[in-house]
Amino acid sequence: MDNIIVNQSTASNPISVYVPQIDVENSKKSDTLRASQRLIFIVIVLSVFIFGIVIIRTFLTSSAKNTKSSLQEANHDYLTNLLNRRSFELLAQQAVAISERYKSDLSIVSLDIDHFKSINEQYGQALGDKVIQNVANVIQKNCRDSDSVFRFDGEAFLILLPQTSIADATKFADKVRNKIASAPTFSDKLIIEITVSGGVAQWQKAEITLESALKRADKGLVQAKQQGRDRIINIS
Ligand SMILES: Nc1nc2c(ncn2[C@@H]2O[C@H](COP(=O)(O)OP(=O)(O)OP(=O)(O)O)[C@@H](O)[C@H]2O)c(=O)[nH]1
Repeated sequence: MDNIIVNQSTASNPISVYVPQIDVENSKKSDTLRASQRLIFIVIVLSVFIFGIVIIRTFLTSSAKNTKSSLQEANHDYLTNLLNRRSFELLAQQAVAISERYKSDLSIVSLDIDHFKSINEQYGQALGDKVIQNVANVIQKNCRDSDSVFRFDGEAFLILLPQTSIADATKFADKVRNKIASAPTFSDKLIIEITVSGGVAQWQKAEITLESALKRADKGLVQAKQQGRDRIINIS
């Protein structure tokens, strides 16, 4: 509110009434100034808020990615990206429990690349690795989504086949063997043809774990190697 000030005059000083002028111009200016200050404040607060959200989101996304990639590393083989031994121990036990619960079949295939040592010696470790990766791809491509393929280390692979009898698992293993034989590894001018041998076994209802079935599959694999390689042998 503007005040009106009245000054009492003396003789030499006529009465003068001083009414301060309401500085409409200035008042308007300061209103505009305050409005723009408020606007700037709101813009700053909003920017800080949005920036904060972006930072938190980035942090959460990157930590989710890190968790995902460490889980991937913990459960997969670095060379082929197949499941590793740790995954096998978890999934084998689970597969046995499911087969027991639903009274369903469960088979296991053990595959091994033939004469792999000489491939390494002849062409070098890097090309040996490429052969392993090629075999892993062929196996993976020929499996069902419900099957699990593992590589622990070396040139051997395990395949877990739920709801599959030993007869069907043997047919499957033989199909994979054929596919591998007709999928050489190419490198520059080299064409490396490879074969695999395999053993097949079925989990039996009285067995608490998959260990005995795994031993039978390995026994089949050893027999396949002894009988000349490039073949599949099942052990009941
Ligand atoms: N390049 C490469 N070689 C590997 C890897 N792991 C194991 N090896 C090699 O694989 C070879 C396996 O040789 P062996 O066990 O004698 O078997 P093989 O030569 O395939 O002979 P058979 O199985 O009897 O047909 C060894 O030379 C290992 O060093 C790997 O990750 N990469």
